[in-house]
Amino acid sequence: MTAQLVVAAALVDDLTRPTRLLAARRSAPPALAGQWEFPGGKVEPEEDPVTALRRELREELGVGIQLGQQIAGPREGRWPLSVPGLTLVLWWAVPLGEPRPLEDHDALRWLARGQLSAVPWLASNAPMVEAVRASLEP
Ligand SMILES: Nc1nc2c([nH]c(=O)n2[C@H]2C[C@H](O)[C@@H](COP(=O)(O)OP(=O)(O)OP(=O)(O)O)O2)c(=O)[nH]1
Repeated sequence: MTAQLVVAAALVDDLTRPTRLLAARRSAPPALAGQWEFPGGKVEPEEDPVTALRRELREELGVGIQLGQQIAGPREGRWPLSVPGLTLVLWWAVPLGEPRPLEDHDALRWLARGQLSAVPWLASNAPMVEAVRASLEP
């Protein structure tokens, strides 16, 4: 079985000297509601991953993005998720405009490096959050 791809963005204030990360609180499904994640979603069949990322962020947050580098995960650059068959590709990005929780989220928070553990992230996100922490400036 080919792993289905989830694309997501570590949205920050600046690609060169990032100091804050945008965390988004899921509103659904019930098993995931209340937990925090990087905004994004599943790539649709035949869709290019970057196109999917831009589409998801437009739908969920109402913003376009300045796209940065990928944040490489441990499995051929991807991040394993707890759901079997799903892997995630994560990019740095800066939102063009102020993100709003339009769809799939009921809260957004900009977190400084020292605040990254202040929200309950989805369990699979711990290593991704650590990778972001290593690059955020104090
Ligand atoms: N977007 C996102 N999904 C994550 C993260 N961490 C994590 O485990 N996931 C999981 C949660 C879901 O099982 C899956 C993403 O599915 P989704 O429900 O966001 O996808 P979608 O918006 O395209 O919605 P759908 O097609 O399933 O209705 O990946 C993360 O940081 N961001």
